[in-house]
Amino acid sequence: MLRLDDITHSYNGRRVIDGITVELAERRIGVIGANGSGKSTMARMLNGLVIPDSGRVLVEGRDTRKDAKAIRRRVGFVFSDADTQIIMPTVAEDVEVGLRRSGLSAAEIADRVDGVLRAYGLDGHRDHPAHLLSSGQKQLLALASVLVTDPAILVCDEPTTLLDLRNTAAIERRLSALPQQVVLLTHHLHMLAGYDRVLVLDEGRIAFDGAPDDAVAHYTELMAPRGGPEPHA
Ligand SMILES: Nc1ncnc2c1ncn2[C@@H]1O[C@H](COP(=O)(O)OP(=O)(O)OP(=O)(O)O)[C@@H](O)[C@H]1O
Repeated sequence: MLRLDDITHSYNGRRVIDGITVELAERRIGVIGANGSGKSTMARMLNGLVIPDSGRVLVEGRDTRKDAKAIRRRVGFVFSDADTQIIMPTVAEDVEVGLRRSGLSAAEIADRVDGVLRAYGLDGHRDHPAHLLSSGQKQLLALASVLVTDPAILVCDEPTTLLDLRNTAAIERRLSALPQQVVLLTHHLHMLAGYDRVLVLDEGRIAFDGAPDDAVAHYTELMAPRGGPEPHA
């Protein structure tokens, strides 16, 4: 269970999260909205990467302001650019590094790493330099490296932005098969079909909160040109 309690946040004096209160208990939650509407900032608050200027974020009852370290073990975060998340030279090392302080034995760690590499179709690449994988494989590796730590909640910030249709579908399938609660930020609106709940953010506020089709309709309406001048490219 995630709870955001009247949170606000500003960068350089500009309000980017403007009083959001919401409880997120559903298994599949989407977040959509225009570029700059505050989605990533809000998502980063869910695992304590960003602490709100005011208000509080509770994860399973724990406040990110006080318990960010414990919360980061419960909430896995997948970024849109897997390159920023891949930190070790080889594929297997990158999956394994998150378990080094887990208290598991070396044999248990090896087992888990093997299981995840197999599940994500990366077992043939275990000693491969991670940065030489294809974009889709890198995104699968980023997901695998987070999931190997067995988080209770997974937050994915536009995990398919850099991917082609086939790899987008692969990530979509992986996400839908997960037992975890998933919060997915995306501009690929079709990925939200079947989601329990979709939030539409607009200028740091929740402009709509409801079923995927209704949320997409609301977002489409928000994005419709209003007859003013077109923005410059
Ligand atoms: N670390 C930062 N320092 C300064 N400004 C920031 C920082 N992070 C985000 N911002 C600004 O805050 C606003 C909201 O950004 P955010 O990344 O949360 O939006 P978003 O809805 O995720 O956008 P996108 O769809 O483009 O990813 C933007 O104007 C952005 O430039």
